[in-house]
Amino acid sequence: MGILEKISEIEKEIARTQKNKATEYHLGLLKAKLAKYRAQLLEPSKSASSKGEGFDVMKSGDARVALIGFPSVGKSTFLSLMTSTASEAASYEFTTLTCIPGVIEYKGANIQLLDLPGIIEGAAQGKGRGRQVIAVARTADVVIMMLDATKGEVQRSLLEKELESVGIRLNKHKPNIYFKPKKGGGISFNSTVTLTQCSEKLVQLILHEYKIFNAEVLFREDCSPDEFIDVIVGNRVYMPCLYVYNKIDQISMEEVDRLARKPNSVVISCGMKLNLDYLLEMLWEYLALTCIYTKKRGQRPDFTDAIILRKGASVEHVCHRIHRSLASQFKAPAPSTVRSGWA
Ligand SMILES: Nc1nc2c(ncn2[C@@H]2O[C@H](COP(=O)(O)OP(=O)(O)OP(=O)(O)O)[C@@H](O)[C@H]2O)c(=O)[nH]1
Ligand SMILES: [K+]
Ligand SMILES: [Mg+2]
Repeated sequence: MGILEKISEIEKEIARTQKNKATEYHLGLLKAKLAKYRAQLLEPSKSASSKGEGFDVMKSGDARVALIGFPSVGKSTFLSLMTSTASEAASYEFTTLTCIPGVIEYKGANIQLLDLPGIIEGAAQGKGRGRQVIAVARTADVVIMMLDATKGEVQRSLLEKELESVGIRLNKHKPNIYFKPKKGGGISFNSTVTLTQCSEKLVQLILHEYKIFNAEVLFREDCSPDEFIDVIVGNRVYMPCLYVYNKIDQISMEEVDRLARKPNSVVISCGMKLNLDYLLEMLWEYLALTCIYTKKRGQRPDFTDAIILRKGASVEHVCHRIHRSLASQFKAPAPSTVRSGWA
């Protein structure tokens, strides 16, 4: 039996045990066991088998959004509000121990929303269930970083650091650097723009550090050394992130105003259902999904049934959504990207 099942068994037993003098010790023992198992769950995983417990949720729908945040900021309350899934919410920390998926239906799209355990400082090194949570975050199309508006900004920078340390880049695009390791010929370095943060010498030093002595490098953008390193190392995920400040019912209007003006930020109250529509609008924008409506010749498009695709999707992608064999029946190769108002 896995730890999660044990926890659920104990919780069930506690629920069906009547509270009285005679059951006092039994209940106490159950609660102690429960605490022990919860603590075990929050320990860094040593064996590979416990690594993904409860976290292997299938990707479904048109896009995936992961809820990342400290314990008790209101992630589960949010999931229960926005989807038909109920996720247990409570005032104690680490209420949520697994990944709980729900679906937001918006503009004809099904957006998978993932409620996750709270993460804390040191998460990337495996503290708490941090590593599993971050692994799930990497698979998302957008991260919602949920923050408690009553707490300071330190939570935000701590979480950013944790995600940064595992190669997740928030609200940044992939550096526009062409990099190709070669078999010989040394390092050829070029740039199409004036570089203020990197030089040929620095680029060479960095490459040598990575034991790369032959490569072609072309900077098409004034990138920093860190960005260049990201390109060499690869395996980075560039992900849009919405900072959502919850519990604004607990702070002053001035403070709400200050937080709302921050870049990539939305202020909400799950408790009082404030500003949730606006959050959905923002989320939609960050997901950058495209709705494509098909129509029969001479008829109006069916606006109730959209094909939902990522920004930058090709006509071929659209064809595949309609039927597997459609694209191969085209006489000429399809244009590479979908232009708005075209398909
Ligand atoms: N005042 C106020 N309380 C809220 C709001 N949203 C959630 N809460 C409360 O905050 C507490 C924690 O909520 P949860 O949804 O369990 O938080 P969580 O982030 O899922 O917590 P963990 O699963 O433990 O990481 C609960 O007592 C909620 O009722 C809000 O907008 N305002
Ligand atoms: K909680
Ligand atoms: Mg929760």
